[in-house]
Amino acid sequence: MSLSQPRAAIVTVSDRASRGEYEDKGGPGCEAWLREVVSTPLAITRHIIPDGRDSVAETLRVLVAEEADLILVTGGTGPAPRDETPEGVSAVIEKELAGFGEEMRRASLLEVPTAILSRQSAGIAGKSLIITLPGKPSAIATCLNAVFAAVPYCLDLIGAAFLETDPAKITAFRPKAK
Ligand SMILES: Nc1ncnc2c1ncn2[C@@H]1O[C@H](COP(=O)(O)OP(=O)(O)OP(=O)(O)O)[C@@H](O)[C@H]1O
Ligand SMILES: Nc1nc2c(c(=O)[nH]1)N[C@H]1C(S)=C(S)[C@@H](COP(=O)(O)O)O[C@H]1N2
Repeated sequence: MSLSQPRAAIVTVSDRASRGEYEDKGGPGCEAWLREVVSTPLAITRHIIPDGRDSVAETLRVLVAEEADLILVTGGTGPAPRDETPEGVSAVIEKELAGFGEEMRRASLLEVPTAILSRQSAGIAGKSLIITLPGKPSAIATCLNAVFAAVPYCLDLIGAAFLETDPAKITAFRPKAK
């Protein structure tokens, strides 16, 4: 377990938000969600980058080298030509955690049939857990609510920071007491 302050990085992947053509609502949405649910003091950095495999992979490599414990990536998970977030993530992770994507899509399909179009997933790179989310700001809470109970224990298992959550929002599940 890392003893330094837990660190999260939020990466918005959007051609238009990165060019300033619209205000990024996904990054602030992720940050607000984490601040509401995670009770351990968390240092959070935010990044806005254009779509593309290389853009995503290069950003993630830097964040993983800096040992960000949790990396949330929003946008670019769909089927359109510029949607290459999963390809960028695949270039960086050592292990995929496919259950994250399955559960986030299951929860999202209760809201919109087009949730099936998202290739969101999660994976491990070094001591970082990377979770990808759709770009629609409204999808963030749906997806994080669906999977976050397993995130603190996943961070324990990879030697990242110890995180606690506000049980009024989400109860972190740890099968073994630490
Ligand atoms: N970071 C964001 N902030 C605000 N709204 C967003 C964001 N990302 C996506 N959206 C909204 O959700 C819609 C669908 O997202 P999607 O990721 O498919 O966008 P896109 O058409 O690929 O464009 P771009 O990559 O330029 O954001 C967008 O058209 C926009 O209205
Ligand atoms: N919860 C939720 N999931 C969702 C959506 C949504 O509006 N809400 N939009 C879907 C759509 S329309 C697309 S194309 C995919 C991929 O979005 P992205 O390319 O912005 O990542 O996410 C899907 N998942």
